[in-house]
Parts: sequence; structure tokens; C-alpha cells
Amino acid sequence: MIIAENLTRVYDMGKVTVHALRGVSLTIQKGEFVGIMGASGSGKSTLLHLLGLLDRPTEGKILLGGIDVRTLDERQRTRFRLKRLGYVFQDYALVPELTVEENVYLTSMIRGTSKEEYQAQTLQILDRIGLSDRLTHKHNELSGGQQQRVAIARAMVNKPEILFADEPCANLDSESSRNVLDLFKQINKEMAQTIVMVSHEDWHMEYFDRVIILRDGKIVSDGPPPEEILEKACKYK
Ligand SMILES: Nc1ncnc2c1ncn2[C@@H]1O[C@H](COP(=O)(O)OP(=O)(O)OP(=O)(O)O)[C@@H](O)[C@H]1O
Repeated sequence: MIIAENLTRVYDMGKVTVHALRGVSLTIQKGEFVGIMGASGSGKSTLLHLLGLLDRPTEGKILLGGIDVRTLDERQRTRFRLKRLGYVFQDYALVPELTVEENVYLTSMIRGTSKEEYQAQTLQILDRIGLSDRLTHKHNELSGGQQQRVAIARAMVNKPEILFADEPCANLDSESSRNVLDLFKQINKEMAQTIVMVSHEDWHMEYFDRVIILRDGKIVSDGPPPEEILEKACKYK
């Protein structure tokens, strides 16, 4: 599903050059729920943005669904993002003037789906995500956790091949975080949704199939969550 080879990302800041990624290679299979973790500044968001076609590497190669994304021009990249990828950000990024229902079907509308189809898809996904009783609410009438669930519904409405989430629980308390992570896990298991999520909270690891840890722009560990995290999770659940 995702193959990245020797990715580097250098930010040229005039007098200072920041090496945000220093040769990252990885493969992510369809249906995996992968956490990207590491200390602040280790390159997590930079890596997510490169894999999600929100930024371009300085060097290196990315294949998404078998396509070498270097061959895509800007228009094709935009279409690829819209049709095949989904995103959830820490600040929810809902359009404040729109209702829950409108926020979710906006993506299908932009994509050019017919009105009947996007309305049906919206209702289906909101029902699945447990928000069908909030259709006409605006963002300020929802809790942070509910807003993030709407953002997840919006990202899922086009059935993306890969769902990218950048610190989706950063603004949530631990109970709302758990609800949101449970939802990601449910989507991952029931719909075989490939999910790549950036997080810096150790306890989130219990949700991931695989944890990639970055340090100073390099992968220092890649594998299943550590046993002690899983044991603790069983104890407190
Ligand atoms: N647009 C940018 N311009 C210049 N430097 C940047 C830019 N974006 C990130 N960096 C730098 O690249 C490095 C990696 O940043 P990145 O945001 O990927 O880290 P992170 O692990 O996601 O951090 P955090 O957990 O704090 O969000 C940092 O040193 C950061 O200051």
C-alpha cells in the first residue's frame, strides 16, 4: 500500500538548514494500523505529510498503491489526495458555518459525486460513526470528541485507501481520546482501513498493530507495541 525509500526532507532556512528526515524507508501493508511516534521534533509530522502527499521529499521515492508519486503533476496529486486519501488533523478543521451533515458531504461534493450518492454516503457514515442524531448541529454545539468524530466521518466518506491522522487526540481529554481511538480501531478492524497515525502518547500504542519510532529524523525502532504497554492496557481496561 505504501512504500517509501530513503526519504529525506531538508528545510533550508537561510542561515540554518534543518534535516527533518534523514533517510527513512518503510513499507506499510493494506489494513495495517501504524503509529508513528517519537519525541517532539523527531520528524513525525514531516513523514506523515510526505506519505500523505501534503509535502514533497527533498530526496527519496514514495509509492502509493503501486504509483510512483514523483510521476504525478500538481493536478494529479490533488486528485489523488481527494479520491484516494483521507486526513484527520488535531484541530478537527471543520467549516464553522456548516452543519455536521454539510461538513461531511462537502468532500464528496468537491470530488464530484452526484447529490443522491453523497447524501446517502454521508448518512451511512454518520450512522456508522454514531452521529446520526447530530446532523444539523454546528461545530460549537459539539464536544471536542464529537467534532473529531465528524472529522473522521468526513475523512472516511470517500472510502480512502489510506487514512492519515496527525495527533488526532492532542486537544482531547483522556476519555474523549479513548473514544476517538476506539473509533479508529473499529474502522481499522471492520473495514480493513489502512491507518497511519502520528502520536506522542505512549498509551496510544496499545491501539496500533505496529509502532514506528523516529529519533532525529531516522527510524530507530519498528515493530509491534511493547509487551508492557499491552499488559498495562489489559489491566486498566
Ligand atoms: N516548515 C518548516 N520549516 C522549517 N523547519 C521545519 C518545518 N517543519 C518542521 N520543521 C523542523 O523539522 C523538524 C521535524 O519537525 P516535525 O514537525 O516533523 O516533528 P514532530 O516529531 O512532528 O514534532 P512535534 O511532536 O513537536 O509535532 C523539527 O526540527 C522542526 O523544527
